[in-house]
Amino acid sequence: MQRLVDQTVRAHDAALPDYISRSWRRCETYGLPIHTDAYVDRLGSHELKHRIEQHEVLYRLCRPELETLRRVASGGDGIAIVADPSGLVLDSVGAEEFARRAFEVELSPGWSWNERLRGTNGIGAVLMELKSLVVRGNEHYIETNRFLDCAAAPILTPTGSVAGVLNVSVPSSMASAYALGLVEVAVDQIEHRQFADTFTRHTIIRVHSERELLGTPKEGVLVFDGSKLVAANRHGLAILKLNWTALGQHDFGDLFDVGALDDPQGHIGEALRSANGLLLHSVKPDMRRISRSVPNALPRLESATLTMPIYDAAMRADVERTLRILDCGIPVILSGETGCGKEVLARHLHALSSRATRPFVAVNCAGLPESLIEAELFGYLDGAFTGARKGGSKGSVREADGGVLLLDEIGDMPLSAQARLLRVLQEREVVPLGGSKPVPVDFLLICASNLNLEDMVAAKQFRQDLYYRISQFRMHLKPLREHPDLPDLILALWRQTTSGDDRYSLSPETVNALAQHDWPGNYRQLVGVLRTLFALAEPMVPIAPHALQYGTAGAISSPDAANAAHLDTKTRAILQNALDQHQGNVSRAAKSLGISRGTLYRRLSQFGDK
Ligand SMILES: Nc1ncnc2c1ncn2[C@@H]1O[C@H](COP(=O)(O)OP(=O)(O)OP(=O)(O)O)[C@@H](O)[C@H]1O
Repeated sequence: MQRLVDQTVRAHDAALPDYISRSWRRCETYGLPIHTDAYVDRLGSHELKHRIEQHEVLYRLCRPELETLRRVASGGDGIAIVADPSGLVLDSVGAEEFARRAFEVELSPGWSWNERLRGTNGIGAVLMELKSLVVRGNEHYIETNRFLDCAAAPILTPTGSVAGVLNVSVPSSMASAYALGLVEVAVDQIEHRQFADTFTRHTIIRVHSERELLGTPKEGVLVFDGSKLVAANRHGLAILKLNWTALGQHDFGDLFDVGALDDPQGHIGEALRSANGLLLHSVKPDMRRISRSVPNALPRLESATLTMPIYDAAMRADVERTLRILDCGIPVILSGETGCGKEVLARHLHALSSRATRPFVAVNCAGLPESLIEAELFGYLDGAFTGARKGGSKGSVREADGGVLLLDEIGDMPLSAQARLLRVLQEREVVPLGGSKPVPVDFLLICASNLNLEDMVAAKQFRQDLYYRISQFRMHLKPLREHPDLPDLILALWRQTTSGDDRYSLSPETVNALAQHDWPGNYRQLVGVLRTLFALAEPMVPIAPHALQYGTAGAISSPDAANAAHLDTKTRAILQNALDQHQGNVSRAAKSLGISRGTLYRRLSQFGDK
């Protein structure tokens, strides 16, 4: 066998890429049989599920890309696979006929494609070489795998470790010249999307030497904790001529010429000069603030204040599907009762979309007087109507240009504005009130509604043509009472409320009691109640059901009373009331509430009362 390997390698040597020769030599040392697979066991479904959970982010981020790859890889006759850092296949999608053959060679979830077990193959070789590569038919070490051509690339985390491998396999008779390029583009997308998920509390700077490439997966992404560079994507490092060892080593001031921020045209915050002299375009933080008032300390991103939504697996799959559709430019409509998270989801979709760095503009169509809604949406010229702002207004549609526009409560949009909106969607341009010159616009549209738009169309309260235009894809958000596992969701929301501080906990009885409610105000109401419970919580004392009496009972029965701000006010009123009843005696007030003095002080200072 030894001789056979040597011969085969030698026969190919001239044409063989180095990484294939290296892999064959390694296989030789592993002592793998060349004619047939070594014995490889498949992971049981339970273990596989566990493994997928372990790599949940990778799995989730790869899903949309797998779908796209399946469609494009060799006209659909191929299989796209994602494997974890050990080479275990977590997920695959493929053309049926080919998938059957691929399944026979075990290219499906639960099987490992580690080189030690499978010989030279795309996934295994990527894990050894840590670069994107192609393994063609005969370059596979084991004969049974030689009907495949594989193009694969490593997926790196924002700190440079391997999150997994993306691989496309096609029959080796088919031209696969583009496959590697496609895989690399998909990996760019996946790596780019990781940043939206992971770094909500850091400052992210996005740079590129070409302004047009900002906001695309080709942009350089640099993540700073304070002023320290702590994470990046490969493009970000390449632009600054750094490698992964730079993380944790460099300060913002080492990397950028802070003194050169004031560019003559006044584009402060858009132009950055790297320490190696490159002029870069950048998006996001207010560089003026970094350079002038807080040298070496970067402001936090706005998104730090956003709620990181909590979704179960089924919901996440829906979110991914919706994201794919939206990213293709198709309008999506989010429906669901009040408080079930339509706006939160819209913001999340924006953060995950290819337009994450462009504007997100939300307009509440129910919150505006009918007479103003057109002006608000489509903008107006100076003096367009009495009371118009001097200098005119751009309007929300133009503000959302390049990004995402959310039209909340679209069912409340007056018919005249509906007609105008339809024209904007058809023509992709907007004419401001009082003007005649159309302005081109490009935005992704999300509509949200808790009304039944079909009924409104039937009652002629909503234009049918607009309805068809915006309702090509609908995602329905279930009310909390239909949530399949409310106790789990309550615990997850609790962890979010306490920022994971496990000194504060809900007793199992309290979780049960909360899970019994039907939550007409949905997430908004539940989040509000949890905040109140946290406000009154004692460290190391699990919250008992009787705590639900403190104002939360009212909140539970009345969705209107349940928004967070209202509950904060309510908590404060409870505390104040107790103090008043005990003539300002903190110890007695605390005792009457069943909390310690320290906790009462802490909560009062939280509300700025002490
Ligand atoms: N998936 C989620 N995870 C955690 N919290 C959430 C989630 N969805 C919503 N929330 C909480 O519920 C609140 C209300 O959500 P949101 O404003 O998106 O609801 P909505 O469906 O748009 O309501 P409305 O129809 O009344 O405008 C949010 O501010 C947030 O605190």
